[in-house]
Amino acid sequence: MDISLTNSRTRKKEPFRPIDPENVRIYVCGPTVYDRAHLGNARPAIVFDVLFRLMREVYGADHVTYVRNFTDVDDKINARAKESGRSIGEITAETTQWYLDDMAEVGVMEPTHMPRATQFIGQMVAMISELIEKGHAYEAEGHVLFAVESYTAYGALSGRSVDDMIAGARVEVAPYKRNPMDFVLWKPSEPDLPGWDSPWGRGRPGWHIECSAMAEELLWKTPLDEGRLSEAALAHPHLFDIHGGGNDLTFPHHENEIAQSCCANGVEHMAQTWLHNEMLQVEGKKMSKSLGNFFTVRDLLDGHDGLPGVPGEVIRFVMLSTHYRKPMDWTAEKAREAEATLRKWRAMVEGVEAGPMPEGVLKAIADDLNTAGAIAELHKLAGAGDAAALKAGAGLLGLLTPELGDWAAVPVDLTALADRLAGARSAAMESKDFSEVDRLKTALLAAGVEVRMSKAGVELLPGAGFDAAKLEGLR
Ligand SMILES: Nc1ncnc2c1ncn2[C@@H]1O[C@H](COP(=O)(O)OP(=O)(O)OP(=O)(O)O)[C@@H](O)[C@H]1O
Ligand SMILES: [Zn+2]
Repeated sequence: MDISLTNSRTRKKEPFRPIDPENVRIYVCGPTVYDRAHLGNARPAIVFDVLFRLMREVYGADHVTYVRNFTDVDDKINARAKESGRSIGEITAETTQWYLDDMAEVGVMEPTHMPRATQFIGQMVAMISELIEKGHAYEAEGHVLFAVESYTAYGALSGRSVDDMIAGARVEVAPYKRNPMDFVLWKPSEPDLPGWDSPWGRGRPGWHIECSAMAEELLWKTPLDEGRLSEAALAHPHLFDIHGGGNDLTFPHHENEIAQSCCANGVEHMAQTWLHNEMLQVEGKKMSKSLGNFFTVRDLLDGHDGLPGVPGEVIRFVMLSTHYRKPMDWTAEKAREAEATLRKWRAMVEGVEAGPMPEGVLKAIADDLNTAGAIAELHKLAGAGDAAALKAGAGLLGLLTPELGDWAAVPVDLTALADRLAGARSAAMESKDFSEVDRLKTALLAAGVEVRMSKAGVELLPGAGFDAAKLEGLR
């Protein structure tokens, strides 16, 4: 199966050729753990989960290494601890678990490795030392800074020159910086803040070096030590295959990751392919904590502000209905449609064994993760009544899986109700009194059941907003 991906580094859709098909290596920037994930944060988690599933399908489940980190040392975390009076460790542990629980509920598989930055400080210090030795970084007033002028390719990913950046960005001007674009690799830590001993005194890492160090350790050094890097991989000018994240991270975060990783390792590129998801928006603006225009995944799952909860599978379906490179909005209407579709599909595949992977679905996902196209294929399969193919194809999107299943189980016997309605209709044909038929229909519709009456019989399908409790009176 040919996979093609839109590589933000080359700005082209390209055929994807793994460096080593025996071990496809992927890194995605994970969350900074100081607060509940908002719905926007779930987008990269879900999108790259589909990428992970695709790679496992094509190259084999044991031939993909997927790393998604937790940033558990960061100024935002320190600030949260200070204002809440709680310890940093308590906050990061709690938030990390929340994230894992929330993502599991929207069907995100656990990556192969989920490194926490604080466990890789040694690797960060080593990498910074290497950058200093090679003339790409310098120490000034207890800080270590990356010298952007030492790396001619700086800015290539986002397509800007250092001069443009200085003109366009609000950069932190500090007297100890040689160039205003130079960024922090290490900074001194106050006694009441987390800090580690280093050649530059007690301090803590900058955010960008965290990802470079974790990616290098888990996708390059460890496999190298364990003899798991092929000749081809060793000779390759890239450290690993795919680096992903939201497009809000392209500059400066990813630009800085590239500078650090390429200069420390003397390679041409950090990752062969860079993938960036577009933003989940609210009225045209990025959903973000700083703008305050967000709702959390947990609120959505559990219900909030008087709104009922939305099943995780519905959230996932809505998310995958839009291509990852397009901005998208969350709307209640999309959720209603997704819920109705999933209920129908769940009823169809109940007790059915998944068949072979349907070509159309796999092709769509392999075509730059065209998840919307894959969903269109699933609609075709459902329309044709091919439940086995529907189940297999949906599985590649992480839909109709057993883990996500409970919500759609229908706790009342709709078949019995359908029989009752059919009986009432026959009786009404004779008596010309349709009041019982109307009463049943009204109650069913009010409970979110779709009623289909034809000559052939009566069919009842749980629709969007189906609420079994409302059928209480009919039992
Ligand atoms: N609105 C959004 N839509 C899609 N992805 C997003 C959105 N906001 C953040 N992300 C992505 O979520 C992941 C986790 O990022 P992180 O925890 O740093 O969130 P954040 O950027 O601090 O959130 P915020 O911007 O709300 O402060 C990153 O890959 C980031 O690109
Ligand atoms: Zn990162």
